[in-house]
Amino acid sequence: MLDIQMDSKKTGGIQVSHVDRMFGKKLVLHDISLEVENAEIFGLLGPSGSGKTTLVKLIAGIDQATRGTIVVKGVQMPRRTMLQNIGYMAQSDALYGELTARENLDFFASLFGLSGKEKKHRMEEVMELVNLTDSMKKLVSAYSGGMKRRLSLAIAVLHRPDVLILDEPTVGIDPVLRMAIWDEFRTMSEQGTTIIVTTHVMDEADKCHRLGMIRDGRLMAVGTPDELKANTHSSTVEEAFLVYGGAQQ
Ligand SMILES: Nc1ncnc2c1ncn2[C@@H]1O[C@H](COP(=O)(O)OP(=O)(O)OP(=O)(O)O)[C@@H](O)[C@H]1O
Repeated sequence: MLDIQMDSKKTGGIQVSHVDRMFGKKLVLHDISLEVENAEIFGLLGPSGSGKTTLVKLIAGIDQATRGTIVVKGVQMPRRTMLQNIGYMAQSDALYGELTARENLDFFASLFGLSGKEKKHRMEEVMELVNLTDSMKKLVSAYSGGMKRRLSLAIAVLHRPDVLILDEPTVGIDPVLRMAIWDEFRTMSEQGTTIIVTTHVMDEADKCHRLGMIRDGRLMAVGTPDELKANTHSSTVEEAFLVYGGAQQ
């Protein structure tokens, strides 16, 4: 274990090694091994129920593997201290409806150790990113579904985490803003942020540096979008996905 930790400290990134996750007697993830490089945008694709959320929760350290190890930036997960380094956006929004957006941001910013001018500046910056500046003072209970997603995203990036883990971040977000958000992911990646994102949206999958295709809790293939297309003689990621997802063989 020590060797793995030292190696990954050198290389950074994320190493998932022989991970199983069982719920009761049900094996939901089966022997997953995967490496995500530092500053990479890694997309996880798979049919509904294939295990994507389960896997990203393990990487974020919110849940624990039944077998195998996960190392993030040289630290074996789960580890409480890593919460500072990881931004996690869940599929369902974890927001306080009875508070305004500003109060929600303020709460999470304080939790992450931001204060004073830096906190205020960063709160404004992330709200601009998700185009919610005008709704800062609005109660979150009065937000639409898409607005809640955007606020959740703003909170996930608030503390400038080294690793960003996003579970279907752009559901309910219109195409124009989605494009702007993906531009920002690219910029963050260029600045060194490692990003793992689950998605069902194929044009988003194409924007990832590499993709992992999951089916029935097994990692069926890993590669760049072009590699996956070439390996399956497909012209689109969607076609490749259908091959690896089991709809065509
Ligand atoms: N806490 C739990 N207890 C029991 N079964 C669970 C639990 N969490 C997830 N599962 C099961 O694990 C499997 C994988 O679920 P998961 O949410 O990881 O899939 P997913 O690929 O993220 O699906 P979707 O794309 O619909 O979000 C499903 O069969 C689900 O019912």
